[in-house]
Amino acid sequence: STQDTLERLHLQSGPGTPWGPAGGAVIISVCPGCTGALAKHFTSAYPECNVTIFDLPKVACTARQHFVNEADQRIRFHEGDFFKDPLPAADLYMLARILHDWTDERCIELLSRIYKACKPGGSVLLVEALLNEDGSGPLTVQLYSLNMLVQAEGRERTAAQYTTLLAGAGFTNIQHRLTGRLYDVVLGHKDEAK
Ligand SMILES: C[S@@+](CC[C@H](N)C(=O)[O-])C[C@H]1O[C@@H](n2cnc3c(N)ncnc32)[C@H](O)[C@@H]1O
Repeated sequence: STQDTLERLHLQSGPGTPWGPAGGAVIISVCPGCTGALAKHFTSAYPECNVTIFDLPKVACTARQHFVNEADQRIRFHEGDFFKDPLPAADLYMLARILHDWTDERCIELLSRIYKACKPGGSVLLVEALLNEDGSGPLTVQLYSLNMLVQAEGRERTAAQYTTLLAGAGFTNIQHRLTGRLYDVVLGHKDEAK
């Protein structure tokens, strides 16, 4: 699961590594957040973080009612369409299983909007199932890709393909990490000066 992936990253991250928030008042925008499970994980793993869940109004409303405890003051909701509405400013944007729904053109459009909203020195973290560079597997990811083709307009991609999308939106210093689980991660940075 995505949570599983994040737990592994958390264990592997430490001071000076780019995989977890470094400290201070970090605002993470989980974009979109669906049930809010990811947001809950982040607020418990990183006590210094505030998390904004961005999703379509209907989804955000359901998550607010059923999945996120109102008492958690560090989780906020922001309703909107990520292709049309203003995105909240944040230090880190987490897109878990989002880009695989969309074509390359739509991905660059969304990532460019995130790049614009991202604070200088901030990052975007993609959580996706990565294909081998030669497309030869893993079999599960190939089957997911077929599913994306049938159900949405996207596909699963290789780390190099995600790197191209992130670079096309302006992100630099792009790194990926295989977690050994189903979901892997790709991280892109926005320069301090921009
Ligand atoms: C595959 S789910 C992933 C959700 C979550 N990140 C996860 O890993 O469980 C895709 C999410 O994208 C949201 N979504 C789709 N189109 C959107 C749009 N135009 N603006 C905002 N959210 C959108 C859906 O409501 C849904 O929550």
